Amino acid sequence: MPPRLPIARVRNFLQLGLRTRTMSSQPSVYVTRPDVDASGLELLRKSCQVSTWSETLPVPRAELIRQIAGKDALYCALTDKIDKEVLDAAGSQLKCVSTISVGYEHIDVEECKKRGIRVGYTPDVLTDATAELTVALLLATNRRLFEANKQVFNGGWKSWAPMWMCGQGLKGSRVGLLGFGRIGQEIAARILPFKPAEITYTTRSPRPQEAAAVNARHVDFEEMLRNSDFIVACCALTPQTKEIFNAAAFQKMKSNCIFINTARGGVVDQHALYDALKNNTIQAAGLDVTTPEPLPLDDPLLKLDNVVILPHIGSADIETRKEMSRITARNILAGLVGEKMEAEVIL
Ligand SMILES: O=CC(=O)O
Repeated sequence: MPPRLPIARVRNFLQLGLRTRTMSSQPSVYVTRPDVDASGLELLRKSCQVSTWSETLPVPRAELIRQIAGKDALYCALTDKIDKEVLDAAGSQLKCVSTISVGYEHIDVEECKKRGIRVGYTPDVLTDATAELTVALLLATNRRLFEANKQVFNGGWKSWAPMWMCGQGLKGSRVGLLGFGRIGQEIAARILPFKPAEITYTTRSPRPQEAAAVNARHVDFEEMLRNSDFIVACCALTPQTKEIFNAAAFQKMKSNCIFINTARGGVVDQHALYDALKNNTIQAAGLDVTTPEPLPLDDPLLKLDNVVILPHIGSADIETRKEMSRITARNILAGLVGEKMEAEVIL
């Protein structure tokens, strides 16, 4: 982990007038979520003028465009699309954008690069929480926890029955991971104690050292689709992975396959997933991410029993979210004074 930025140093730098600004015109930061953990906002308030959107729902785009004008830094979330229009509205003084997320596909990083705007994000800190949630979702899906829980309330639970609510165990199964970065590796490490027959991973280039630590084997996408009992999407959303799980991919999966997605809704063609679940082309799916988010209440996926859907809570562990708030703030403080950010997107 990169060394923490000495906050006192940044504060002194800003406050002792090493900048051309005066105290009354401290750098200005716009924060798009008022409900991020206060510890991050407090860090910013020590040396910056902080204004925040006031509601818990995402800031409307027109308001973001209005508020960002003249700001030195932006503290945003994955619900905010930071594109050319927003950057134009900000003005040339904008020095950095820092998102409270590991994913940054909502930020036009090419536009940022052109303008010399630095981009901070929050990898690493959320790896364990996201891996934990992935395993929780996998277990909830393969052991049919939500379906079973419903039976307790709706009278479906008449008696213990030998084959009722049975699911497919991880033991002896083949688990395929699309993506083998920090999160993928931690998912593999957590699955290993469930004694799968094999863990495979699909990435552009093999990562033998990391794979050896979890007994994972590199396979191509085709092999992963055809041989896995569980497929977990834990990759970034890129032009290469966009809707990689399409009708053709679901057709290749085994009929007992359980598909888990804690990456991004965009890696899946959701209509194709619906068809695959409805027609039992695959057995079940567990999704922490969908397109769109939130999923409309009349979405056909919500009518199926063989899908578990969570509202994008991968990193929603209290300590994790608190630290994400602080890292987002520290990234901004570093960006404002031209120091190395704690976690910076390489542009
Ligand atoms: O999905 C969550 C994140 O990118 O942090």
